Amino acid sequence: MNVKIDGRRKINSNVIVPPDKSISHRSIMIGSLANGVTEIENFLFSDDCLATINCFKNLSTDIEIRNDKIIVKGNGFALSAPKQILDCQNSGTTTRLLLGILSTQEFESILTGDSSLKKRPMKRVTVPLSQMGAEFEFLEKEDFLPIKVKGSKKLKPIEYTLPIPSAQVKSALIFASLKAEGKSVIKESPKSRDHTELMLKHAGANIKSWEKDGVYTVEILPSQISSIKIKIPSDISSAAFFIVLALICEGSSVVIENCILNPTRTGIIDVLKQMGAEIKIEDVENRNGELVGKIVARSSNLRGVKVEKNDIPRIIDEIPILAVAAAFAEGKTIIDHASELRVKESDRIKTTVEMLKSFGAECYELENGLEIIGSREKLKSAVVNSYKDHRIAMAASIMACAVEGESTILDADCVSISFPNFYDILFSSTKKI
Ligand SMILES: O=C(O)C1=C[C@@H](OP(=O)(O)O)[C@@H](O)[C@H](O)C1
Ligand SMILES: C=C(OP(=O)(O)O)C(=O)O
Repeated sequence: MNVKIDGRRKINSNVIVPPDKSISHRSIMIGSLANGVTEIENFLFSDDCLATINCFKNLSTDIEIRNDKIIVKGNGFALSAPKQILDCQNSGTTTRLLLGILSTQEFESILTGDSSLKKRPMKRVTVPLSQMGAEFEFLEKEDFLPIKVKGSKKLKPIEYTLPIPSAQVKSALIFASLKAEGKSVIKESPKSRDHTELMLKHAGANIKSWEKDGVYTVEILPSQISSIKIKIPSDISSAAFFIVLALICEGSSVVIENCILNPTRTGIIDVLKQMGAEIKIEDVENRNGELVGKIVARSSNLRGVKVEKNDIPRIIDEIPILAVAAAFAEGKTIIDHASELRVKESDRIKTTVEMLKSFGAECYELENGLEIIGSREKLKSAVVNSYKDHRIAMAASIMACAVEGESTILDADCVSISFPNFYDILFSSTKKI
């Protein structure tokens, strides 16, 4: 599906942003491993999260959708051998976290995914999980899906420092450590998103975590998990598109309520504020360890910024939309130390640069990042390739709203990976200036 957007639009409304993708995946996984019935409210029914549900159904977890809630009947880590190949579709989170969980199971399973996921590296999880005693076989190409995994009931605990901060790698190791024979210690610097730790603590697992001298440590003891009730907040990674829309379109403002404000996720707010964005955070509350609150943003004169290396993990999924904001800012923006972008759904350094250039922006690819020279006056409508990457499609759509003329976003249906009603909300909440 291609989407046409008639530009020079503005927004002046409340937007109901979809539920958080990271927390939605984890709610199904932790619910499946818990003893008892987990109730999930406000689950994200997007392609990635549906892939997680299907994998766990295939592992015999009883998952039922009842009046907008999801009911997961957990069997305390007693999963059953899948009858089919586990298809993780486009979802890196599903794959890597599942590899950690399946390391605790004695049966054999095969995981695969779509053509994009089959290009994403998996040794980052299989190497440490093998040290714990799980067995992996790459069935086509070393480091990539499809993978055969055979776990063990006698996993060794691990002491491991992540070479690159990653919530997916950390979470895979935490899940495996819950069933290891002793205490595991995982370290990373700087800290990546900690939803797994927070949700497992809430479910009674024996986990401690702390930060000291810039190093984040998680200590895990063998644990049982209790069932929980979860109400999932809105996803700040999805909210980011509407925040930037309000910032770059004249006479605009947006209000997003009930949004996740976990400090490992709010890098986009901090960097946009450094760029001069008028953003306010209000009504913050703590919901079982997760901060949730309201975001208000309005049109602002932005200036370029150099993004700090330590902020990269806190902003990793928001870099395509941050780059759009940078194209409307005055001066240069430098985003470096972001080599991880090369192994997302697309090579997001290349695809973000291509997308911005189609609109006439001045921007350059760096080895591990990108440089954007703000040039609001030069920007024009475009026909843009999304490279079937949801975050590129949405970032391009926001850019298309702000420039003059009609733009076309190619293969825009990929937004269903994380934000299925993105275009309904975009067209109903904006109007031509
Ligand atoms: O754990 C998660 O839910 C995620 C972790 C991040 O990936 P990495 O762990 O590879 O950095 C992020 O890019 C992804 O969208 C979601
Ligand atoms: C990278 C992403 O997700 P995943 O790694 O789960 O595919 C994303 O949503 O931008």
